[in-house]
Amino acid sequence: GLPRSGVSGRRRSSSHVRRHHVSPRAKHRRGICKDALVASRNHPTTPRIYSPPVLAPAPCRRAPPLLPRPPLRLSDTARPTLAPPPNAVAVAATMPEPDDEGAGQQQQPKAGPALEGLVVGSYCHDVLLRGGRVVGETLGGAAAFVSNVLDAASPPEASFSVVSKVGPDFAYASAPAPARHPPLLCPARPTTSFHARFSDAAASAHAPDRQLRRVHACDPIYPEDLPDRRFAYGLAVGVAGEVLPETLERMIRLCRAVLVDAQALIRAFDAEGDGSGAAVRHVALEGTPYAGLLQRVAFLKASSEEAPYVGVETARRRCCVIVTEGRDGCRLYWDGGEARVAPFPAVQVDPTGAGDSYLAGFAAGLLWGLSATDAALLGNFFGAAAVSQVGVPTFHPKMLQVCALSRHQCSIFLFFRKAPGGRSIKWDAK
Ligand SMILES: Nc1ncnc2c1ncn2[C@@H]1O[C@H](COP(=O)(O)OP(=O)(O)OP(=O)(O)O)[C@@H](O)[C@H]1O
Ligand SMILES: O[C@H]1[C@H](O)[C@@H](O)[C@H](O)[C@@H](O)[C@H]1O
Repeated sequence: GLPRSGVSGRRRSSSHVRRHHVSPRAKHRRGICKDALVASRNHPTTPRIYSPPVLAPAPCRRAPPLLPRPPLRLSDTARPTLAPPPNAVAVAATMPEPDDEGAGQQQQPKAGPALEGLVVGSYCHDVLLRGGRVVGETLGGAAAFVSNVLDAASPPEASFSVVSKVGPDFAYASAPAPARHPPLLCPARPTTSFHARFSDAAASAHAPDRQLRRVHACDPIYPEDLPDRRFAYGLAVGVAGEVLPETLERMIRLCRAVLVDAQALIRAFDAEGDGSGAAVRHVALEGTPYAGLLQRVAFLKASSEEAPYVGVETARRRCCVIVTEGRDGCRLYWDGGEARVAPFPAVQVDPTGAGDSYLAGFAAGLLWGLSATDAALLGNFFGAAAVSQVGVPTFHPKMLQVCALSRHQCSIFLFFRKAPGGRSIKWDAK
């Protein structure tokens, strides 16, 4: 098998890989239902379409875990980073850091729980408008969508902390995500809020289907707002420029692997004139202070609309770049290769939060020890789930049951059974 990558800090032993290369008949005899995973390990390094695996019969009770426990260790000496290529194993190479030389003099942050994640980005208020009329008001902010998916799909032992800021007007404190992961309160600022104006014309797969305006902005998130301990992984998921460059840098120092949503880096907000808020536009990543941090980031996710501003060809030499393509799924680009990962079909009712949910599904996949391309499939699954509902999606209890069913990695593959060969996702299609 080819090496793989994940939010994991060690190379899989060849004996582990060999263990999975048993003949289909032998697997059947042993009641091991992991054909899909075995097949997915053999990704060629050339670009190709990666389709949802067709699964063998349901796992039997005696089936051993598909993978060993996610091999994440927060090393106190070396700080492992992820090797970007989706088929490459996570390497334990130490990334040189500007202040590593002075590490002896500085007090190092303490390690947190082994699989703990750090999500940084503010919750917000989303107002959806069509034809000038308000058609929905919902909780928004990538942190809300991300928490929702991580709560549902991370391994049970993988907790996470959310650093988010809201004002006293925050209307969704009792919604599941903020209730479980409370934001910091900024008494003197309003909650960040966006107006999303949808056009009545049917949007093409890649054309922007909404015009976003930022109506209010809460305080930025400063480095000192982050907890002073080490994390297994971090998700930088700002929506209104609240993840400052120095905050992202602090995340990189605290977290073994950082996944970044490009929208946190490249959004600019035009001066507010008529009180209708600031139009959201994009700037080239290369011209921002974030560009210099890219080579210390593991994965950078951009939508196809954002991709030209990210500069995929340059960025892929520094980290693994994921470009989400709406109903067409996504592509992964790394230095020397790329892969397309097929989508799950969905009936789109609200595109908001698709990218956020995708990224969280992807991160959850890595936490389960999946390769990046397999994790991307899980990302596609949650992206499709997000567009099928208005606002932060509620997952069908059956799906949550699937999540809770088992503490081993087989459960991830049960998700894929819901859309083998491209059938509808039953639990959320309207
Ligand atoms: N109509 C759709 N059908 C199926 N899957 C979809 C659809 N739209 C989005 N997805 C899934 O969600 C992922 C992210 O979607 P998209 O590329 O639209 O992100 P985005 O533009 O960042 O979304 P948003 O800004 O609305 O959160 C896609 O890669 C895909 O997996
Ligand atoms: O709630 C949404 C969501 O988080 C989107 O990803 C983001 O693009 C919007 O700015 C925000 O209002």
